[in-house]
Amino acid sequence: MLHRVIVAIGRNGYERVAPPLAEFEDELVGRLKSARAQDLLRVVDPISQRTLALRPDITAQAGRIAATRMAHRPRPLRLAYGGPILKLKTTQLRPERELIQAGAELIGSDSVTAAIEVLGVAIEALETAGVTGITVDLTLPDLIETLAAGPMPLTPARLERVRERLDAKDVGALAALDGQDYLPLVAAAGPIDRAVARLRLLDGVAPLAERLDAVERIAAAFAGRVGLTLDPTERHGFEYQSWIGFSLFADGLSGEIGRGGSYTILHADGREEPAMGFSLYIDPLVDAGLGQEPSRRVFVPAGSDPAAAAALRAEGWTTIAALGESDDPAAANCAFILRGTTPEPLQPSS
Ligand SMILES: N[C@@H](Cc1c[nH]c[nH+]1)C(=O)O
Repeated sequence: MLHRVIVAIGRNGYERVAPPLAEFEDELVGRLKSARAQDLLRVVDPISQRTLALRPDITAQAGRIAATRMAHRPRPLRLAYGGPILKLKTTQLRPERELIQAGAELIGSDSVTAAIEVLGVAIEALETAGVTGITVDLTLPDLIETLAAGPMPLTPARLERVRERLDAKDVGALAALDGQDYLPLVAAAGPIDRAVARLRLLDGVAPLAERLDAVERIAAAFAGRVGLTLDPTERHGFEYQSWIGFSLFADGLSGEIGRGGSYTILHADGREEPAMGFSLYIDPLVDAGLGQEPSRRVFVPAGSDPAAAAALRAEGWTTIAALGESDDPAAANCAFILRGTTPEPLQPSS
């Protein structure tokens, strides 16, 4: 499944990188603007005495590679990745601490066109994996900060409290906090056309109007192919994403199956570089039994011609050789048996 997803991403021109599972902590954190210090699984490396951390996310590692080893490469730079990550805290829906993440990062742009490319690749990779009934929930992760610094002013202390109440979708407390201006943003959340129409009623809020134009372009690119919603204040899980964020869901799969958005990579010389990307969470897809291909396992009885088995492997079969007369094809989970040079279907024993 991971392989299939990575191949689908790669076909869109994303080059695979394979950063290590553990990195020195100082190299793993601080790469992405606005990323908060995370709870990381850490160990002390007995050789260097430096702290190693296990990655909770591969995006920051892709950012490091883009800013160091690939700093000289022309932009846009397209990177793909896949592998395990380790979370310190789990959720009820996903109690496992080790998860498999696969994704893509488009480095050098965070434009609307970049957002459409990245979302398109994510959707295509999910479709290739057999996922149907996909829904994309769009969000505007830095909208509140942007409005608070401009047309809907809030002091830093009040901003903090308004943020908390917005995260809790606590409408009563928001009103009590003098955060009434922000109430329509909460109320607008829902199917994309309706949400945009409601938000358009907030006149004269320039940064909002600009983002709604962008949201409409993104929605138009995927209308009819996936379900689309907008929740302009949703921020859960969007730590470092900037103007746009998205979560991916699908029929029959529990919880979020992917997430992404725009963000900023910090270079060592202080330069900032825009980027856009997504990560898919592979475990729910595997749990749902998606992407299973018809079995091409063939049992090779003792004494068969090794060249016949080799020819089948060259055609994409998996061969399981009997070590002796007593080996059982069913125990080897084979649906076929080699007779002469051809695989013949085995009747499942009833
Ligand atoms: N890595 C992020 C999603 C993302 C990829 N690129 C940008 N954002 C996550 O898993 O939450």
